[in-house]
Amino acid sequence: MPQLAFAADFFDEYENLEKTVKQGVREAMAKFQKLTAAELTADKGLHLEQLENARDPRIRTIRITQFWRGVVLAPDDGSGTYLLLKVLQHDKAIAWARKRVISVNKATRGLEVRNVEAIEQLTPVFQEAADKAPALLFADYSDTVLRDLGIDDGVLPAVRTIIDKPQLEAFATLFPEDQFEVLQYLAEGFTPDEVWQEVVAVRRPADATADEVTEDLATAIANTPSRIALVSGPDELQDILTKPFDAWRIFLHPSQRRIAYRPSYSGSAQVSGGPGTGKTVVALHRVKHLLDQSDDARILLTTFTNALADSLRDSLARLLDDTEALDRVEVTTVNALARRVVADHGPVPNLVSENDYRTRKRWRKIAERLDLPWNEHFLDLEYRHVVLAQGIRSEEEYLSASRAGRGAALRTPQRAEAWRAIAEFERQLEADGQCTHLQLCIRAAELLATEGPRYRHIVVDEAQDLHPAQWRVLRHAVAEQPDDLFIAGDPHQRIYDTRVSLRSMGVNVSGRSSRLRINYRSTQEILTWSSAIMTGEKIDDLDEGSDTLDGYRSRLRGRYPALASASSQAVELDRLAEKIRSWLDAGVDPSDIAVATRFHDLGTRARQRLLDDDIPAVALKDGPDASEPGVRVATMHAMKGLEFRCVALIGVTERAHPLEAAVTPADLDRIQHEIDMLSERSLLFVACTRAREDLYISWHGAPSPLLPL
Ligand SMILES: Nc1ncnc2c1ncn2[C@@H]1O[C@H](COP(=O)(O)OP(=O)(O)OP(=O)(O)O)[C@@H](O)[C@H]1O
Repeated sequence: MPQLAFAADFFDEYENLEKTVKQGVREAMAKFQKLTAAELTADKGLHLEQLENARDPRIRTIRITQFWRGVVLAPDDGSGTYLLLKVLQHDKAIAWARKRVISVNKATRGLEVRNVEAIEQLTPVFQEAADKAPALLFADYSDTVLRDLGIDDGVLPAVRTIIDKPQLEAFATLFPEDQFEVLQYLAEGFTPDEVWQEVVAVRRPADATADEVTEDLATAIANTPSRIALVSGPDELQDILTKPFDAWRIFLHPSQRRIAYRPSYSGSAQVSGGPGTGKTVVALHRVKHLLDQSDDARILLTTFTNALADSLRDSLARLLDDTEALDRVEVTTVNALARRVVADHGPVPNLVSENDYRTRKRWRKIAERLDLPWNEHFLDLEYRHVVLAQGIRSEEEYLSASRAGRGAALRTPQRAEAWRAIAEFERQLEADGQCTHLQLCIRAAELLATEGPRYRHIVVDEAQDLHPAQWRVLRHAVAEQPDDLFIAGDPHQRIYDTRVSLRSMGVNVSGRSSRLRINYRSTQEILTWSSAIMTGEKIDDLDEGSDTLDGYRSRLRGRYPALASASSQAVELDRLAEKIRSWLDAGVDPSDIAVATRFHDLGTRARQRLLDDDIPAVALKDGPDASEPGVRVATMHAMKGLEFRCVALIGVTERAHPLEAAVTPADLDRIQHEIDMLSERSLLFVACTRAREDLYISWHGAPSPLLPL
């Protein structure tokens, strides 16, 4: 019986097909599972036919409905695997199929699709320009080097005409996939050795020899799990075609798969990467892998906010079919875990937030009453970044503590004064039956240190903003051993002012850190524009080095972000309503649109403005579930970790970004000033990179100087 496989490209479009076409696909695919090769060819309804003038003789079309056709690669080598490449309207399907050639990459041994006709047409045109160009993009690499990396003779002449990166981009959908990725890495300045590691080594089967390619179609398909899914039985077919399809469940990029499914790490491991590179996806697959390794290991999957924890829980349930395994995973925030640990030992005080206005007021009053030379901002930072970060409990400890990272030096008498404020702050909270989240974390870490670990593995997402007190909870919740902590985070998205060295928390990831570079979420246009917000900034990683966005890119193409300046806030909100209306008219679901603001009150006004126009809108902080209709309105901080097809950022003014109240004055503490300014940039960067297809940014008055205008 023939085998059936689907190309990832097919799934991109499948979700948007009409019901009848989907039904047609299901029926046609079922035949591939029931009939023999001879019966398939003879089947009248399927119409499996060879195309005239097709560049690849193995390409066939099949009838899906009267107007829709599937494009299938039929095996000609006896390997028996049919590959469904596309489903398109009749004429488009024929045109698409005629131009394509499918081949096996010599280096990666994966199956690749190229638009051979377009490559042949473009090459002579580009050649003319190349003859006059002062330099060519790949001139430094010999044919031998390129061939070793899998560039074949059908692609090489075109490669030799490429002058610059935009011209390379013109070949994005035409070149075979692995070869294009090799060229992108080279264009980014990676050495051939590095490209081999990043692109070839992660795909090439371990037993591939240096000999010529001899793979049959079925083997090449099996070598390409990042782009092709093999379907083993009718249940799997039914599952794939009837459930809402999540490509991330099936098609991992080789670099994602290598990290998530590494059999074991000898200690803690870390994955970093820019927004949308699939860190959360990798974390989820790692949980799946760890569950598969044992029948009883308990796992904690943790992230920053309750909303993100809810979404992780949903995604994990979609990834795992096995509810028993799911029961072994606890998905929660670190603060919620700390609360539970403390609650297991007695009553939990009322929790107050560190950056709450009431907490700031408390600090201000203490500073006034003790007649201290510092404001509430300074005291709050001293408390969080020195006292809580190091778990300091006494004046003696504080007087001798390191204040590295704090800009203004304090002599001993000043420290004694600061301690008076800190002791008073803690005394008042206790008297009021209150405690801050971080204080609770310190208490929980102490309890865990005595009672012992609760989990076999911990997987952490959005790790970049965790405070040392939260890291201590995690460190004590799992014993130090192989595969103890798996950490996903992006230092470019640090939007709170915490800095941490994992090593100093007893978490050592050296030699076990990996980076993801391909963005699966946003278009290249959105990425290029958003990344410019961070250009030139030095970003500390989660340990003691620095982090870069080198090689960070997307495969998706689309529109550049739209920027709009308004004469007043009322006009800005009118324009917002028009913009949202245009997205809705284009068929975007309201819940796939987000409006983000720096402040709650502008968000409230924006929501009201939309409601006035009969546009459904809900505040994200009210926790709407996924099925609740309405445009999501949120603060930029609350956008962390989320994504939407269309995102509007409004009120991006000089006064809101950077926000004076959020930035320590440089003369008070220069280091903290720079950290705060960077957090302000990161906040905009995070908000912009939530957009998948369309990003709209507006302001009235002067725009934010952080915008790359
Ligand atoms: N291999 C994949 N195939 C298809 N889609 C993917 C793949 N990996 C990630 N995605 C999709 O890309 C988007 C971003 O993934 P994810 O949220 O895991 O990225 P992230 O690195 O955690 O992002 P951020 O740091 O911005 O929160 C999601 O829609 C996810 O489903």
